[in-house]
Amino acid sequence: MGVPFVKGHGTENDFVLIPDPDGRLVITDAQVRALCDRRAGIGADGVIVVRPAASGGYFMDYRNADGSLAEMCGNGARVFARYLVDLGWERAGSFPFLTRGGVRTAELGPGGDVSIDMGPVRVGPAEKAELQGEVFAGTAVDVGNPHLVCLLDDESRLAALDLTRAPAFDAESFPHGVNVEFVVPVGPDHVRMRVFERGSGETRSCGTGTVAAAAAFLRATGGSGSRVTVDVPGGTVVVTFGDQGATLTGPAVLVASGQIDQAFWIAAGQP
Ligand SMILES: N[C@@H](CCC[C@H](N)C(=O)O)C(=O)O
Repeated sequence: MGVPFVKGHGTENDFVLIPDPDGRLVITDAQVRALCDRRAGIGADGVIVVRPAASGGYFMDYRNADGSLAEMCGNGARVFARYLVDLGWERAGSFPFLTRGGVRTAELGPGGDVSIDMGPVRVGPAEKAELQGEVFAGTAVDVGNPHLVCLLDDESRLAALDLTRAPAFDAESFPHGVNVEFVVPVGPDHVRMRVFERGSGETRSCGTGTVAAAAAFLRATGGSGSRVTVDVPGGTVVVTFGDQGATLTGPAVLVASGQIDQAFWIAAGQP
């Protein structure tokens, strides 16, 4: 028997989910990289192991495509919540779950969009990113995981960015790396974004990145609004801000389920 999996995505930020109801599955960085490989594996931006949490409920054990751990994944959290409800492990409505960044709450019906309480968002100091020899002014934003949001003024500049390579950043400011978002306003409470994710490269969407982008945009424009629509290459999400922090709302799609071949799994785990 192989290892069961489900493939899903949120605005085309895609994940391999692996249920681990006993909390015993050991998964190596190399196995994550093999699964995420778009030619030799299933293909994904990250892997989510669905484990029981010691405190009750479930733990979203998220890993980037290169095997590195991340504190939080907003799109992954929506897919994780949809998976728990479809499996009958949680009931539709509202329920808490655990991430490395702390406890979050999901809210969803039997179908449709999923909302995740993303916790507090901290807009930090001015920073810089460098790409193709060009320096972009940006802002550090902490959404549980680190972000560097660079606001641009022109959609054609956003489209022209070459994100096949990682933008450079100040390693002293971001000792654990950073997700870099490039953002263009397209309306009073509406932005468009591309992202280079730490540990995964350019992705079609990044949920925590959309929250960081919305927060940096509101700070920069002095916007009094509390709701920002964020277009990403893979779709659209909505970020709202309240007293307790941000909420991210968007689609979560389960695409396929199957078994990871045992021989593939064992070979991927070899040093
Ligand atoms: N795609 C995710 C973010 C995943 C983690 C990120 N790459 C990091 O290392 O912090 C999202 O939807 O938030």
